[in-house]
Amino acid sequence: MASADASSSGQTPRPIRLTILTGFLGSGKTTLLNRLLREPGVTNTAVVVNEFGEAGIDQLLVETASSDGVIELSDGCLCCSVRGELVETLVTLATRPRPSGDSGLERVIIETTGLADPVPILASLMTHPGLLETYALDGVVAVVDRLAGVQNLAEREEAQRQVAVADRIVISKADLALGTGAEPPDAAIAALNSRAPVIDAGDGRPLASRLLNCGVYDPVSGTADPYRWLGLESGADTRTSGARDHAQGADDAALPHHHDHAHAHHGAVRSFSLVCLEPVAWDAIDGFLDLLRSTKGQRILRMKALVHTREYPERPVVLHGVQGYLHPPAQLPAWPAGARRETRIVLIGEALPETYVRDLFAAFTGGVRADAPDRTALETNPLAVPGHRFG
Ligand SMILES: Nc1nc2c(ncn2[C@@H]2O[C@H](COP(=O)(O)OP(=O)(O)OP(=O)(O)O)[C@@H](O)[C@H]2O)c(=O)[nH]1
Repeated sequence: MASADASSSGQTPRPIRLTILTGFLGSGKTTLLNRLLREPGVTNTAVVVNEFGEAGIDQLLVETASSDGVIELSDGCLCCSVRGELVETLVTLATRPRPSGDSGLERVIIETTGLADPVPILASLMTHPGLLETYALDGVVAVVDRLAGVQNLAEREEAQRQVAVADRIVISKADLALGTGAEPPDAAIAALNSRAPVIDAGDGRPLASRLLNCGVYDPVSGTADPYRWLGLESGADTRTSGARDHAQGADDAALPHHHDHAHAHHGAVRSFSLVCLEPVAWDAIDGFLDLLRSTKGQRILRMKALVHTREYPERPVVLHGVQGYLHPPAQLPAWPAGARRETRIVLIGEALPETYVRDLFAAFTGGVRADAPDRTALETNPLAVPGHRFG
């Protein structure tokens, strides 16, 4: 998709922002979408809906007043049978003639089915050459039902993945939970995703400013905020609330320039971050990502990174990946004011072996392994030649 660099330089047309709206069955996606479309400022927006089962209902439920039209995909699920149709629809939307004087399509919101896995959808959007030129992923918004969320997140893998990869999480139906004593889904959400801001849809405040423009480049302010995009407090202290790695103290002590901050897990879905405080050779990052993707690519639900390279220390590199796919790297013009210059890779994975990933990262970036004596560390190094033993 179009790089932050290109979009800020004015050399290429502004990319169309893509928002994926997901959430388990009946969680309140269409209701939220209608509220968003009614808010001022949400203009030049097309909506793509996808429903599993009886076709046509969501299309009728979405109000078209302020949107650029609602397009309904065929019966079937976006994450499997109608992915190709989604790509074709997006290409058509971007190229269709516009009335003269029209300022152009600015945004497309895709509402997924309640059972959709957002990861293959992201992968499709990230790898199609036609889309890469015209669209930029703005973010994934996941709706969680205040009443049914705890059970859905405990029992349904799709619900877990939707929350795990989200950039923003919205709690719906808080009004229905009042006085019921129903357990709030906060802890289940934090265990899956401690980085995404959690927004109460019923707090009466406008939603658009909180749910849209959560990509690395903010077209409204004209600035890049990679820390907000990574789901971290801006620059200074990047630790987040929510679940934290119980072994963090030990890691920090043993690895003087490799720190581990936020860490959350929920069954097989977990997230953790890799940090390197020294500038890193681009080849080292490239090699690390290549090997990680080829060995564990299918287990990576989402990866976001800000890289402090030796080659361009003044210009951070932004990386975004899904499964084994990596979005073309984009370079920011400069580090945001007050930012700590470091490499930070946020990984959300499913059955992704954290120790292996950490060891691989340390092997490429020159870090020391925390938990193994030197000889064992060498022999079990993920880069070691299979079968080779040191004499
Ligand atoms: N009271 C209340 N009802 C809500 C809220 N959000 C959604 N609903 C209701 O919940 C039901 C399902 O909402 P939808 O917006 O259709 O949910 P959805 O996620 O689009 O549903 P599917 O597309 O079938 O997965 C509807 O009857 C809504 O009116 C809320 O915050 N409060």
